[in-house]
Amino acid sequence: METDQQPVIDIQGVHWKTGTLHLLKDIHWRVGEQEHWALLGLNGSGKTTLLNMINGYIWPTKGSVTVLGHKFGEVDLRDLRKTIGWVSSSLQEKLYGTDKTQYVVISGKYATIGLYEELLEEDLQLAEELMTRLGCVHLWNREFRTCSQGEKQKLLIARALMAEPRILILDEPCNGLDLFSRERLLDSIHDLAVSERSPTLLYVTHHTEEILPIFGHSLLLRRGEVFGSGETSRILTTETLSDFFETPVVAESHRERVYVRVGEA
Ligand SMILES: Nc1ncnc2c1ncn2[C@@H]1O[C@H](COP(=O)(O)OP(=O)(O)OP(=O)(O)O)[C@@H](O)[C@H]1O
Repeated sequence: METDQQPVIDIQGVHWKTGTLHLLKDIHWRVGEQEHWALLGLNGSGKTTLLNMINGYIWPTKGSVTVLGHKFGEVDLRDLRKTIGWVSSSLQEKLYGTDKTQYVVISGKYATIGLYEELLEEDLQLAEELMTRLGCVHLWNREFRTCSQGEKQKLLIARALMAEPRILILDEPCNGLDLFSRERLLDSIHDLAVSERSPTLLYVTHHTEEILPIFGHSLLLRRGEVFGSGETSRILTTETLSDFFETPVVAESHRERVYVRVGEA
Protein backbone atom coordinates (compact mmCIF):
# COMPACT_ATOMS: atom_id res chain seq x y z
CA MET A 1 0.00 0.00 0.00
CA GLU A 2 1.34 3.41 -0.93
CA THR A 3 1.73 5.82 1.98
CA ASP A 4 2.73 9.44 2.37
CA GLN A 5 5.72 8.39 4.42
CA GLN A 6 9.18 8.63 2.97
CA PRO A 7 10.08 5.40 1.21
CA VAL A 8 12.86 3.24 2.61
CA ILE A 9 14.19 2.72 -0.91
CA ASP A 10 13.33 4.84 -3.91
CA ILE A 11 14.93 3.88 -7.19
CA GLN A 12 13.92 5.88 -10.23
CA GLY A 13 14.88 5.12 -13.81
CA VAL A 14 18.15 3.46 -12.87
CA HIS A 15 20.53 2.03 -15.44
CA TRP A 16 23.92 0.48 -14.86
CA LYS A 17 26.41 -0.21 -17.59
CA THR A 18 29.88 -1.63 -17.39
CA GLY A 19 31.93 -1.78 -20.55
CA THR A 20 29.56 -2.92 -23.26
CA LEU A 21 27.23 -4.64 -20.78
CA HIS A 22 23.94 -3.04 -19.82
CA LEU A 23 23.19 -4.86 -16.58
CA LEU A 24 20.38 -2.80 -15.05
CA LYS A 25 17.76 -1.25 -17.31
CA ASP A 26 15.33 1.43 -16.28
CA ILE A 27 14.72 0.09 -12.78
CA HIS A 28 11.90 1.67 -10.78
CA TRP A 29 11.42 0.32 -7.27
CA ARG A 30 9.85 1.89 -4.22
CA VAL A 31 9.96 0.15 -0.85
CA GLY A 32 7.62 1.77 1.65
CA GLU A 33 7.90 1.92 5.43
CA GLN A 34 6.77 -1.31 7.09
CA GLU A 35 6.95 -3.31 3.88
CA HIS A 36 9.04 -6.44 3.56
CA TRP A 37 9.96 -7.42 0.02
CA ALA A 38 10.98 -10.58 -1.76
CA LEU A 39 13.33 -10.27 -4.71
CA LEU A 40 13.00 -13.09 -7.20
CA GLY A 41 15.01 -13.75 -10.34
CA LEU A 42 16.91 -16.47 -12.13
CA ASN A 43 20.72 -16.68 -12.02
CA GLY A 44 22.30 -13.64 -13.58
CA SER A 45 19.10 -11.57 -13.58
CA GLY A 46 20.77 -8.67 -11.75
CA LYS A 47 19.70 -9.15 -8.13
CA THR A 48 23.18 -8.82 -6.65
CA THR A 49 23.93 -5.91 -8.95
CA LEU A 50 20.83 -4.12 -7.71
CA LEU A 51 21.71 -4.81 -4.07
CA ASN A 52 25.25 -3.58 -4.68
CA MET A 53 23.70 -0.37 -5.87
CA ILE A 54 21.49 0.01 -2.80
CA ASN A 55 24.62 -0.40 -0.68
CA GLY A 56 26.46 2.18 -2.74
CA TYR A 57 29.11 -0.23 -4.01
CA ILE A 58 28.21 0.71 -7.56
CA TRP A 59 26.85 3.95 -8.85
CA PRO A 60 23.98 4.32 -11.34
CA THR A 61 25.00 5.23 -14.87
CA LYS A 62 21.67 7.01 -15.07
CA GLY A 63 18.73 7.59 -12.72
CA SER A 64 18.48 8.24 -8.99
CA VAL A 65 18.81 6.11 -5.88
CA THR A 66 17.49 7.30 -2.53
CA VAL A 67 17.89 5.06 0.51
CA LEU A 68 16.34 5.98 3.86
CA GLY A 69 15.76 9.48 2.58
CA HIS A 70 19.39 9.96 1.53
CA LYS A 71 19.95 10.61 -2.11
CA PHE A 72 23.14 9.15 -3.53
CA GLY A 73 25.53 11.92 -4.33
CA GLU A 74 24.44 13.86 -1.24
CA VAL A 75 25.29 11.35 1.47
CA ASP A 76 28.39 9.69 2.90
CA LEU A 77 27.91 6.11 1.72
CA ARG A 78 30.00 4.73 4.59
CA ASP A 79 27.43 6.11 7.03
CA LEU A 80 24.56 4.80 4.95
CA ARG A 81 26.08 1.32 4.79
CA LYS A 82 26.07 1.12 8.57
CA THR A 83 22.27 1.18 8.43
CA ILE A 84 22.09 -1.75 6.01
CA GLY A 85 22.79 -5.33 7.00
CA TRP A 86 23.58 -7.90 4.32
CA VAL A 87 23.59 -11.59 5.16
CA SER A 88 25.02 -13.73 2.37
CA SER A 89 26.80 -17.04 2.14
CA SER A 90 29.98 -15.34 0.96
CA LEU A 91 30.20 -13.64 4.37
CA GLN A 92 30.25 -17.04 6.07
CA GLU A 93 33.47 -17.97 4.32
CA LYS A 94 35.20 -14.81 5.50
CA LEU A 95 34.53 -15.29 9.21
CA TYR A 96 36.98 -17.05 11.50
CA GLY A 97 35.76 -20.59 12.14
CA THR A 98 37.53 -20.86 15.46
CA ASP A 99 35.80 -17.78 16.90
CA LYS A 100 33.16 -18.40 19.53
CA THR A 101 29.65 -17.86 18.21
CA GLN A 102 28.91 -14.92 20.50
CA TYR A 103 32.03 -13.11 19.27
CA VAL A 104 30.99 -13.68 15.66
CA VAL A 105 27.64 -12.10 16.54
CA ILE A 106 29.18 -9.15 18.42
CA SER A 107 31.64 -8.41 15.61
CA GLY A 108 28.59 -7.30 13.58
CA LYS A 109 28.36 -4.18 15.70
CA TYR A 110 31.84 -3.14 14.65
CA ALA A 111 31.53 -4.43 11.06
CA THR A 112 34.76 -6.40 11.48
CA ILE A 113 35.79 -9.96 10.76
CA GLY A 114 36.89 -11.08 14.21
CA LEU A 115 36.65 -9.01 17.35
CA TYR A 116 39.25 -6.41 18.19
CA GLU A 117 37.27 -4.22 20.54
CA GLU A 118 37.17 -4.61 24.28
CA LEU A 119 34.12 -6.68 25.15
CA LEU A 120 31.38 -4.58 26.65
CA GLU A 121 28.76 -6.00 28.97
CA GLU A 122 26.07 -4.35 26.87
CA ASP A 123 27.38 -6.10 23.74
CA LEU A 124 27.24 -9.47 25.46
CA GLN A 125 23.71 -8.74 26.63
CA LEU A 126 22.53 -7.70 23.19
CA ALA A 127 24.20 -10.75 21.60
CA GLU A 128 22.41 -13.00 24.08
CA GLU A 129 19.10 -11.27 23.40
CA LEU A 130 19.51 -11.55 19.63
CA MET A 131 20.65 -15.16 19.74
CA THR A 132 17.61 -15.94 21.89
CA ARG A 133 15.39 -14.12 19.40
CA LEU A 134 16.83 -16.15 16.52
CA GLY A 135 16.57 -19.40 18.46
CA CYS A 136 20.30 -20.08 18.58
CA VAL A 137 21.37 -19.05 22.07
CA HIS A 138 22.15 -22.69 22.89
CA LEU A 139 25.16 -22.28 20.60
CA TRP A 140 26.76 -19.77 22.98
CA ASN A 141 30.47 -20.49 23.48
CA ARG A 142 30.62 -22.97 20.60
CA GLU A 143 33.20 -22.53 17.85
CA PHE A 144 31.50 -21.09 14.77
CA ARG A 145 32.95 -23.81 12.52
CA THR A 146 31.21 -26.55 14.53
CA CYS A 147 27.75 -25.13 13.80
CA SER A 148 25.50 -26.49 11.07
CA GLN A 149 24.65 -24.46 7.99
CA GLY A 150 21.22 -23.52 9.39
CA GLU A 151 22.70 -22.54 12.74
CA LYS A 152 25.35 -20.44 11.00
CA GLN A 153 22.67 -18.57 9.06
CA LYS A 154 20.82 -17.73 12.26
CA LEU A 155 24.07 -16.53 13.83
CA LEU A 156 24.76 -14.35 10.80
CA ILE A 157 21.33 -12.77 11.03
CA ALA A 158 21.93 -12.10 14.73
CA ARG A 159 25.33 -10.66 13.75
CA ALA A 160 23.73 -8.30 11.25
CA LEU A 161 21.15 -7.20 13.83
CA MET A 162 23.93 -6.22 16.29
CA ALA A 163 24.44 -3.06 14.24
CA GLU A 164 20.71 -2.24 14.51
CA PRO A 165 20.25 -1.85 10.76
CA ARG A 166 17.19 -0.19 9.24
CA ILE A 167 17.35 -2.51 6.22
CA LEU A 168 18.34 -6.16 6.36
CA ILE A 169 19.13 -8.02 3.15
CA LEU A 170 18.76 -11.79 3.40
CA ASP A 171 20.53 -13.05 0.32
CA GLU A 172 19.41 -16.62 -0.38
CA PRO A 173 19.59 -17.55 3.31
CA CYS A 174 18.11 -21.02 2.81
CA ASN A 175 20.73 -22.20 0.33
CA GLY A 176 22.21 -25.49 1.40
CA LEU A 177 19.63 -26.13 4.11
CA ASP A 178 17.63 -29.34 4.39
CA LEU A 179 13.85 -29.09 4.45
CA PHE A 180 13.55 -28.92 8.22
CA SER A 181 16.45 -26.53 8.82
CA ARG A 182 14.94 -24.34 6.16
CA GLU A 183 11.58 -24.25 7.92
CA ARG A 184 13.24 -23.47 11.25
CA LEU A 185 15.16 -20.61 9.69
CA LEU A 186 12.02 -19.30 7.99
CA ASP A 187 10.21 -19.44 11.36
CA SER A 188 12.94 -17.25 12.85
CA ILE A 189 12.68 -14.84 9.93
CA HIS A 190 8.93 -14.65 10.43
CA ASP A 191 9.37 -13.91 14.14
CA LEU A 192 11.91 -11.22 13.33
CA ALA A 193 9.65 -9.58 10.76
CA VAL A 194 6.68 -9.34 13.11
CA SER A 195 8.74 -8.19 16.09
CA GLU A 196 8.83 -4.61 17.23
CA ARG A 197 11.48 -2.50 15.53
CA SER A 198 12.16 -5.05 12.82
CA PRO A 199 14.30 -3.68 10.03
CA THR A 200 12.84 -3.63 6.54
CA LEU A 201 13.59 -7.08 5.16
CA LEU A 202 14.65 -7.74 1.58
CA TYR A 203 14.59 -11.45 0.91
CA VAL A 204 16.46 -12.66 -2.17
CA THR A 205 15.61 -16.09 -3.48
CA HIS A 206 15.13 -18.36 -6.48
CA HIS A 207 12.36 -20.28 -4.76
CA THR A 208 8.84 -18.92 -4.37
CA GLU A 209 7.96 -21.31 -1.55
CA GLU A 210 10.45 -19.51 0.69
CA ILE A 211 8.49 -16.30 0.31
CA LEU A 212 6.57 -16.10 3.59
CA PRO A 213 3.31 -14.15 3.89
CA ILE A 214 5.22 -11.41 5.74
CA PHE A 215 6.81 -10.58 2.39
CA GLY A 216 3.77 -8.72 1.22
CA HIS A 217 5.52 -7.32 -1.84
CA SER A 218 7.71 -8.90 -4.48
CA LEU A 219 9.98 -7.69 -7.22
CA LEU A 220 10.62 -9.90 -10.24
CA LEU A 221 13.88 -9.23 -12.06
CA ARG A 222 14.69 -10.61 -15.48
CA ARG A 223 17.75 -9.80 -17.58
CA GLY A 224 18.37 -6.62 -15.64
CA GLU A 225 14.81 -5.36 -15.94
CA VAL A 226 11.86 -5.24 -13.58
CA PHE A 227 9.42 -7.77 -14.97
CA GLY A 228 6.85 -7.14 -12.27
CA SER A 229 6.53 -5.57 -8.86
CA GLY A 230 3.78 -5.16 -6.30
CA GLU A 231 1.72 -7.22 -3.92
CA THR A 232 3.06 -10.76 -3.70
CA SER A 233 -0.42 -12.29 -4.04
CA ARG A 234 -0.83 -10.60 -7.42
CA ILE A 235 2.69 -11.39 -8.61
CA LEU A 236 3.11 -15.05 -7.69
CA THR A 237 0.42 -16.44 -9.97
CA THR A 238 0.50 -19.17 -12.62
CA GLU A 239 0.03 -16.63 -15.39
CA THR A 240 2.61 -14.08 -14.26
CA LEU A 241 5.22 -16.66 -13.34
CA SER A 242 4.78 -18.55 -16.65
CA ASP A 243 5.40 -15.27 -18.49
CA PHE A 244 8.29 -14.45 -16.20
CA PHE A 245 10.05 -17.80 -16.61
CA GLU A 246 9.08 -17.99 -20.30
CA THR A 247 7.99 -21.56 -19.60
CA PRO A 248 4.62 -22.92 -18.54
CA VAL A 249 4.58 -23.38 -14.78
CA VAL A 250 1.84 -23.98 -12.26
CA ALA A 251 1.81 -21.93 -9.05
CA GLU A 252 -0.06 -23.57 -6.20
CA SER A 253 -0.78 -21.91 -2.87
CA HIS A 254 -0.47 -23.79 0.35
CA ARG A 255 -0.75 -21.97 3.68
CA GLU A 256 -0.10 -18.64 1.98
CA ARG A 257 3.07 -19.84 0.32
CA VAL A 258 3.39 -20.48 -3.38
CA TYR A 259 4.87 -23.71 -4.75
CA VAL A 260 5.84 -23.77 -8.40
CA ARG A 261 6.16 -26.79 -10.64
CA VAL A 262 7.20 -26.83 -14.24
CA GLY A 263 4.54 -27.91 -16.75
CA GLU A 264 1.00 -27.19 -17.86
CA ALA A 265 -1.88 -27.09 -15.40
N1 LIG B 1 31.20 -6.03 -12.60
C1 LIG B 1 30.68 -6.79 -13.55
N2 LIG B 1 31.26 -6.87 -14.76
C2 LIG B 1 30.72 -7.64 -15.74
N3 LIG B 1 29.62 -8.37 -15.59
C3 LIG B 1 29.00 -8.34 -14.39
C4 LIG B 1 29.49 -7.55 -13.32
N4 LIG B 1 28.66 -7.72 -12.27
C5 LIG B 1 27.70 -8.57 -12.68
N5 LIG B 1 27.90 -8.95 -13.95
C6 LIG B 1 27.03 -9.82 -14.77
O1 LIG B 1 25.73 -9.28 -14.65
C7 LIG B 1 24.75 -10.30 -14.64
C8 LIG B 1 23.90 -10.15 -13.39
O2 LIG B 1 24.67 -10.56 -12.27
P1 LIG B 1 24.10 -10.61 -10.79
O3 LIG B 1 25.20 -11.15 -9.93
O4 LIG B 1 23.54 -9.29 -10.43
O5 LIG B 1 22.93 -11.67 -10.93
P2 LIG B 1 22.06 -12.39 -9.79
O6 LIG B 1 20.63 -12.19 -10.17
O7 LIG B 1 22.49 -11.94 -8.45
O8 LIG B 1 22.45 -13.91 -10.04
P3 LIG B 1 22.55 -15.16 -9.01
O9 LIG B 1 21.16 -15.53 -8.65
O10 LIG B 1 23.23 -16.20 -9.85
O11 LIG B 1 23.39 -14.73 -7.85
C9 LIG B 1 25.52 -11.61 -14.73
O12 LIG B 1 25.52 -12.04 -16.06
C10 LIG B 1 26.92 -11.24 -14.27
O13 LIG B 1 27.89 -12.06 -14.87
